[in-house]
Amino acid sequence: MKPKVFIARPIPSEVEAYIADHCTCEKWTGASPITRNELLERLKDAEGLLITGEKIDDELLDHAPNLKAVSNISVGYNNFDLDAMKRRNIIGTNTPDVLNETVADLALALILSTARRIPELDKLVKDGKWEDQDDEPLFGVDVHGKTLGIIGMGRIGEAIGRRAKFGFNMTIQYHNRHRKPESEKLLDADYVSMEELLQTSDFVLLMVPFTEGTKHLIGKEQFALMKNSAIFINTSRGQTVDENALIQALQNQKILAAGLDVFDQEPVSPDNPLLKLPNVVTLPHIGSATYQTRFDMAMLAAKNLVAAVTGKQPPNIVQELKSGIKI
Ligand SMILES: NC(=O)C1=CN([C@@H]2O[C@H](COP(=O)(O)OP(=O)(O)OC[C@H]3O[C@@H](n4cnc5c(N)ncnc54)[C@H](O)[C@@H]3O)[C@@H](O)[C@H]2O)C=CC1
Ligand SMILES: O=C(O)C(=O)CO
Repeated sequence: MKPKVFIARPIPSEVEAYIADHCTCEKWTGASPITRNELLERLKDAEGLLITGEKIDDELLDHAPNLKAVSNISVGYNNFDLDAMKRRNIIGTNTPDVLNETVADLALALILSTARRIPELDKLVKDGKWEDQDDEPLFGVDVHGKTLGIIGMGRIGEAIGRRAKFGFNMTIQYHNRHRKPESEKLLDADYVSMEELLQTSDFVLLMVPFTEGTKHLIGKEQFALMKNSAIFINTSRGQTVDENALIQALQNQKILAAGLDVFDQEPVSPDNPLLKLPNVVTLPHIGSATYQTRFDMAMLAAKNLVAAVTGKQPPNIVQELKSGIKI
């Protein structure tokens, strides 16, 4: 008998066909994303679950007595309650690497958009307000030759560093949990303390995972250390930044601008003050969202899922759940 799996997110038909070759599939077909309650109701028989960021905790696992594996279609897995999953020997997987270059492209887009004020000026032209391009109020700041400080020199951080170094001749410095000699060599990058990075970078870019250790990693104290001309970019998770402190820093011109792909609450509330500030460029958590990369992520997540529920070693079990899992 094929193992039963529940697919909670829309995935390409080719990916679904791959899963169906190995498993009996049920899937969410609603027009809007599955709600928590609807998800809990669908898990009674499921041995495997394919999701993107839905919370996996004791309550959900109580509704899923046969569950063996949860496959995230994302590299971040801050939605996993790792202790709850460990206690029940649930295999948890993610989709590293296949999205590195795509997310890095978007980070560069945010750097360029904030520095050269692309959305603001696009609006000005479309509103018929283009009078004189030599008008100083339209000027931006340079990206090339400036210093980029990357907090979180992981897979994606390094891909961003490559673009900045070799495309824009930027000086790269970074702060990370551990030194990365191979990134230092590749990017001619300096490993610096968090304090030094904040004080000396023209662009401060956050690319850490969201964990207990990175909650509000950047707050009032950290914005106070940044240059008044600094541009802050967050492509990690919204919760790594104290959003109120960010709003204050922007409103008080403590920093120049911010480019944000992620927010504390997503979708962001239309009342969030960040959306009213002209020096903030916002995106709807879209870093990995190209057709090709989302396909590759879904296929990798499917391979993880199928392997886990058919007793094979999935390629991408998340680090914290690797030990103790019996395949
Ligand atoms: N905006 C978007 O659409 C996307 C966001 N992400 C986010 O980016 C994160 C990073 O992804 P990867 O580069 O694949 O992960 P990774 O694990 O390769 O890199 C993360 C790096 O952060 C470092 N780090 C962890 N805690 C730190 C701390 N307190 N201070 C300094 N450095 C610290 C780690 O040592 C590691 O080198 C994901 O966990 C996810 O949350 C990932 C993909 C798309
Ligand atoms: O993969 C992730 O962690 C994302 O945020 C979306 O791709």
